[in-house]
Amino acid sequence: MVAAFPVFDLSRFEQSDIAGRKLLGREVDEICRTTGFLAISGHSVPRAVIDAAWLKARAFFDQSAEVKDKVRAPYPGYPYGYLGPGTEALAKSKGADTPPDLKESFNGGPLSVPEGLVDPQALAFCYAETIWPDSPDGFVSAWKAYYAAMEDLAARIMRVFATALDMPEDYFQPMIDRPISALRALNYPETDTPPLAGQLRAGAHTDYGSLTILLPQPGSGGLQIYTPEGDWREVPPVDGAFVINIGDLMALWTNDRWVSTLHRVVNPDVGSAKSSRRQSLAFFHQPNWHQEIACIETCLEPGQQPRYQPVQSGPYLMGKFNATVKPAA
Ligand SMILES: O=C(O)CCC(=O)C(=O)O
Ligand SMILES: [Fe+2]
Repeated sequence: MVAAFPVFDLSRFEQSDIAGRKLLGREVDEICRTTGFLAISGHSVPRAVIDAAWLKARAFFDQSAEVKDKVRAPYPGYPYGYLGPGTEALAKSKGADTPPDLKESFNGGPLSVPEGLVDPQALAFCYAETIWPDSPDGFVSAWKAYYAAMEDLAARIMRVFATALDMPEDYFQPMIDRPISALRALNYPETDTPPLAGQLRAGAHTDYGSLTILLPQPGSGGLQIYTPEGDWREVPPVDGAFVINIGDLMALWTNDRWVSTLHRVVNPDVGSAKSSRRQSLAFFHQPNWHQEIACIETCLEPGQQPRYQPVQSGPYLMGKFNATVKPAA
């Protein structure tokens, strides 16, 4: 029996008293123990902010390859700007050697560099400049407004997660007050030729960070998660809600009490009458560059040892990202 896709009302949590929050936290704990995918409603992100980012991203992708190439990431491993078709295979982050994903993306990083930050690796990677396009008009302001809204929403969801883990609600706050999150607009173009063997729109992978806030195209299919029962299940877009999933750092924090679930985006049927283009916006929330991620005490049973060595948020992310990009020819 497959449970319906869970929807969590964030406003209800935020308006509850402590006892109510604990109860709701338990629901989230249960979901994160099984699939780690849920929809968030009651998020209060203005419709206008969402629509503007969505439409500007769409208009960006609708431009010619020549125009988009002007903001192409300058070398493999540069995290921001336009990544054209053929540049990334997400399954490589899991060690699978597949052809590149059938997608293109535009990527942007933190909106500012924290004062006093001098770590050269951090400056060269996650604080590298986002290469902004000149067109369409209004792209940059719509992007930044959406990014800021996601940063705020992610911090609110981390409060829910802390509660679900029996920690003080603001437990994560000092670890995510200079987050190095990335926003990615994705476009999976319409296809009329069969894919290569093993080629998907997004190969099977887990996300790397603390949590991902995904906005899939309304009414679209293709996003699938690998269930504890061992089969692939569609994640339906939920009207007015974001899809949230936890990433690898949350699994590490919780000593695998919570699962960073394998997911992928599959190809539509070639030649189906329906337009098969698919768009999405994915916000990858990532703790502060220098933050050490180590097992949280409430996630260890008496006598149990942490399964993983602690990692540092920024270098960990950089290693994962570099594994997925096509090396220079
Ligand atoms: O486009 C989607 O719906 C999901 C993409 C995804 O999982 C990712 O880019 O990490
Ligand atoms: Fe993902």
